[in-house]
Amino acid sequence: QATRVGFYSKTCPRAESIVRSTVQTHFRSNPTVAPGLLRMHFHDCFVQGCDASVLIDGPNTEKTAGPNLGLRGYEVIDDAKTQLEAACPGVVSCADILALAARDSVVLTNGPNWQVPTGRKDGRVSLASDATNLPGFTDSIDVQKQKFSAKGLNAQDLVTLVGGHTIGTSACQFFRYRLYNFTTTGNGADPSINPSFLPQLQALCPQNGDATRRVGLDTGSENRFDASFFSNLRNGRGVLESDQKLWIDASTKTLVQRFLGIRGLLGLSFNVEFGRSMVKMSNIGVKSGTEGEIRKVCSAIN
Ligand code: HEM
Ligand SMILES: [Ca+2]
Ligand SMILES: [Ca+2]
Repeated sequence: QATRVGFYSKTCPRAESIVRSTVQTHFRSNPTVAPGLLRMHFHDCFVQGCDASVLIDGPNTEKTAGPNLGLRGYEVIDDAKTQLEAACPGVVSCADILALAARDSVVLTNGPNWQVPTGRKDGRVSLASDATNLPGFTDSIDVQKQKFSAKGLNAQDLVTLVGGHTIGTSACQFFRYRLYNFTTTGNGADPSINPSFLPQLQALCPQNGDATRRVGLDTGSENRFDASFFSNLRNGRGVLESDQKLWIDASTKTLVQRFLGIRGLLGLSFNVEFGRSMVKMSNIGVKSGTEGEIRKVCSAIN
């Protein structure tokens, strides 16, 4: 493996604490950066590996691809990079800053802490067309599993990592189709939505209302990193179609149940597994040595 814990302990001993305090400062004035940075790291790792390709500015870069239009927190990475270049010029990669910031974001929302192996290089390629690797919110469980397995992640990693939806929000545009005219029978809504939850979601996202309005992915606990997301799935209160399907498909349902500590099943600790699966995800396609570079500015290749 190309990465290791403490990669900067000699070359830039303050690297991790600089990232942490930068994320903290931004989080205090704008808590939405926490889910933003967690999601950004995921979107980075699934396209060209964890190499900060998602941060590159320009026409037809990953940033411009549909699934990445809602990403937030770029300013946090830029801020940390500026401070790191002052402290240790040319040493800390943008890919590592993003991996560390994702972990720090989970800690700030009361989630688990874990050691992040570092030593990633930054990539030189960023193409909008590569973003098709990313899972979509209408994907079946089979397709979700395939997309994760193509990155070396199994079904347990899938359920665990999608549990990242325990924090953050979605725009109405990504789930409103489930609330109206989804079926031609019944009340027209996706039948997997709990009937008592449906009017709640409809009130938040009226049929002809603002498609960019944001709604918590983990109703009642969108600012806290906890296992509540999984109880919401059990109760038919998943917001995204792809999330609710984790409870419909038998293979992933068992994993959700294990996170919920259902009697008779081997329990899984969401906190412990999340750290483990994040380390796996953050090692996807890591570039080392001459394969990449240490960018001077995170939004542009050198
Ligand atoms: C099947 C896989 C996944 C699908 C289909 C999916 C889809 C989505 C969608 C549609 C949104 C709303 C985006 C918006 O409104 O701009 C979202 C938000 C989010 N996703 Fe995922 N996601 C998946 C997996 C993951 C994973 C693995 C993580 C992290 C480990 C993650 C973390 C997040 C976070 C934190 C948010 C909230 C972002 C914010 O509030 O700014 N997602 N996801
Ligand atoms: Ca990448
Ligand atoms: Ca939560």
